[in-house]
Amino acid sequence: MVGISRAIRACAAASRRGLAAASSAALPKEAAAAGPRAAAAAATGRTGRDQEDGRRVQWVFLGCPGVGKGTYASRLSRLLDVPHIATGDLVRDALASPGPFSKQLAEIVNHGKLVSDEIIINLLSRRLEEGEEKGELGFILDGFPRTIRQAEILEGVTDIDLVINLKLREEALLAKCLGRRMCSQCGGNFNVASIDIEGENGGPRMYMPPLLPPPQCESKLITRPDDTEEVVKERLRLYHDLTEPVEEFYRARGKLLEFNLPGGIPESWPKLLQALNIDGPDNKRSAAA
Ligand SMILES: Nc1ncnc2c1ncn2[C@@H]1O[C@H](COP(=O)(O)OP(=O)(O)O)[C@@H](O)[C@H]1O
Repeated sequence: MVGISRAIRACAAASRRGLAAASSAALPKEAAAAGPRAAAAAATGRTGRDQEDGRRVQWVFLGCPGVGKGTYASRLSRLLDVPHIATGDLVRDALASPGPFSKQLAEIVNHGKLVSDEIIINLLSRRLEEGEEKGELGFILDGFPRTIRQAEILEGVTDIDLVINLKLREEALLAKCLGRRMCSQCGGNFNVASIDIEGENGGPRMYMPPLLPPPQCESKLITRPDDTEEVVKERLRLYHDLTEPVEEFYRARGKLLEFNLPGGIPESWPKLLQALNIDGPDNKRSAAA
């Protein structure tokens, strides 16, 4: 883990100069041959708190806007005692600080576009650097990598153990983004959407109840400026064009664990833990939180 922040900057600079982004990002033959089963095996072996080299899990969450990456990544990070690093949050923090940089960022983010690799790598390296100083020993990344180039850079600087690809039916995604609310005081995330859709091909109905705020937050709810219908549709389009290929990047390396969300949190969380082979009384306690 030590030095990733420096390495990620160096690797990004090399890739800018047109060198192979990361020669070590070449496809390892064994992983490719092992296929998705290796990802499940990786999950099994990686949920122990500490690795041989003293580090903890280094996982990535992939999934469309609105799928719930933040929710599940933050629950898992508490359970596995590693930070949840969401590049969207890093961007929003940068947006909140006054000055020309935040104006430039707002132009991009509020139109649903991706910020440049340089900007995002700078923000991420800074966050990882702070973590290294504090002695953080692993991470769950959410929102990065979002392009093949970002995936190559990351693969070139550190070992990602597992990539969890969260999936939800397309018709639920827009409603989930439009229903997202945040408490401007405590920062809590909620969702006012109530999703109830027919089963596909005779499959079960999908019901996702709203995640309502407690009374003290009700009058302080805000909506993200990029959660309007037009902007969400653009973000979904970009996800399909630029981020979906990242799924294949990790699938080919035997690291991708696909997880179809069956419904809301109470239904999905225990099944996700099961898919990750995370079990035990401690985990059950956190799952109930
Ligand atoms: N890895 C990244 N590369 C480029 N832009 C990013 C990245 N991560 C976050 N962003 C910017 O921050 C915005 C919000 O990100 P995020 O909260 O992850 O959104 P979403 O809900 O769409 O997954 C994105 O629309 C994009 O402008």
